[in-house]
Amino acid sequence: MEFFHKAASLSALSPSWITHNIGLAFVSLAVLYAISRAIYQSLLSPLSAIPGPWYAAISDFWITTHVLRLQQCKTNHRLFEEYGPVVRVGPNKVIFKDITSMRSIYSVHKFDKSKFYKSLLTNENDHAMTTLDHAGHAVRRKGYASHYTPTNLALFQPEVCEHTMELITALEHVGGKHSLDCLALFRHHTVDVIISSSHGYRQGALSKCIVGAVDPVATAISDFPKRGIIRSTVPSWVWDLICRIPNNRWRQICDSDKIMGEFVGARVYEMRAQESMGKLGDSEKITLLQRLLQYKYSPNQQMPDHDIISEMMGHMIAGSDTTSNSLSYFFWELSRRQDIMEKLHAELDQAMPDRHVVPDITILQKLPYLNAFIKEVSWQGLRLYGAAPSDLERVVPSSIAKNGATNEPFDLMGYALPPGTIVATQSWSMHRDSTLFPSPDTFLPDRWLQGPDTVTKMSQYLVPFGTGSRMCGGMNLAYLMLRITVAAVVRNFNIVAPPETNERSMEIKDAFVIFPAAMECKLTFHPRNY
Ligand code: HEM
Repeated sequence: MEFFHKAASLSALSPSWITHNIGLAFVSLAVLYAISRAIYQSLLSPLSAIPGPWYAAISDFWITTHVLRLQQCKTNHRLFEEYGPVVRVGPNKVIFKDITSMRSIYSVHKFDKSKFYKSLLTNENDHAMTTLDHAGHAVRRKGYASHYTPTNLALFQPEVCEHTMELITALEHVGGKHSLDCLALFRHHTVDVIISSSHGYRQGALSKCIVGAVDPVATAISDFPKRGIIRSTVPSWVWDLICRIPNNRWRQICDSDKIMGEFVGARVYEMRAQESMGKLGDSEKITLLQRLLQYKYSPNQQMPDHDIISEMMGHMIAGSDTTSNSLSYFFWELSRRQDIMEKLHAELDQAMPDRHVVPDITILQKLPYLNAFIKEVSWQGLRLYGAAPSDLERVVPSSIAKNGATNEPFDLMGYALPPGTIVATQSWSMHRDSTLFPSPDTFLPDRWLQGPDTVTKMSQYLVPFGTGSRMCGGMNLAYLMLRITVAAVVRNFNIVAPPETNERSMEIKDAFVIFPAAMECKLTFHPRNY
């Protein structure tokens, strides 16, 4: 009998029995861990008092699905409507919609950025936008900031006008015979403007686009954010696998960083060569690239070429699709609003007697209706179509107390947030606050022609270019391009949307930068009868 018992227990300890039970133990432990983590996150974590959906509190999975569905802004906006101005959207992430907290986080305490921005590294290296810490960023910003002052940009106004007239000529050539995809058209236009003002180089992207040819740099610039979003949401081994998919279009997206890096690298090399031959001269009009070549991090440390290349790439990416996608939405909105187009025509016919000569920017800045239009959709506004309306993530630091105390929680509208918490606001929701902007989803330039008190109040909520020390570095160049392009195109054309461009095709999707659901915006530009 005893013999049979021993035999039975030995067979129970067979290798398959052991493997099976170890597996079971691991699974049970993992389930136990997940349950205790979920209980901790939803009931015991310092963030558990903050309103929000329970499933968002226990895992980042839910919000990530909305990021991947390109609907982060709308999802956050719905959460604000349901839960109020502070919402927990992840185990460690809180979003808010409040002007005082916004100032405190972005302008007063200048919190460092979150790791999300590392998905936008260029040339596998930092540039101003991706430098997380405040001190490191200040050094980067000092190098480029003077390029974008209004006085310096005024020197580049002739280039902006010249490229804009090239656009007008191309549209005249088509003569309204068929529609054109504005996303592509304006992207190539802004790429030309940015490259000529920052590198002093004629890329000719628009002329390639007009004849249906591909401009590899413009394509790479537009692919880069797609690359960034995939990179930031999948583990690095998945990214490595994705990059091996044998499909040309995929490879283009994966290689977008390399293509831009090679382009900028070649410009750096050329300019260094010209510099060494003394061919650069000492004109007061110097490009961004020249400025960075002369920039020193400290009296003994020149800005290295590697950093210059990344910085230049960062500006090309930050400035192109943002400006061109906003322009596409502006013109689509105009195509639906003949009343607005007529008011603009009347104003511009007077201000721009020669339809092929753009007046000086100082004159354009003074045109009341053009500016109300731009405010509703662009400049301080870019209210409805601000190109980067998503979360601008920051991290609660270990110390904000003046007495140097560390690990103090940060008070966000009555909620104590421990150091390390990710906090963010999104201009999408600030711009659609119905208490300030009645009928928030209606495009209404006239709201900006109300009394000064109302306009000042509305302006405080408008943050399409971000706010504080990390605010958009190229904002003045963006205005310049927006004002000149809108003035020149509207002065010369009536804009009409074909049936395929409609509410559905133009539904806003967001991948940090907004774009239409159809990934195109076809419009017809009919030359005006004179
Ligand atoms: C309509 C057009 C534009 C919009 C809506 C826009 C929006 C923004 C926003 C919201 C940020 C802040 C990101 C953050 O805090 O995380 C930003 C940063 C930046 N933008 Fe723009 N941008 C536009 C055009 C441009 C242009 C034309 C350029 C230059 C060619 C540019 C260069 C930059 C740079 C360099 C930064 C990083 C600033 C820093 O951290 O020092 N942007 N932009």
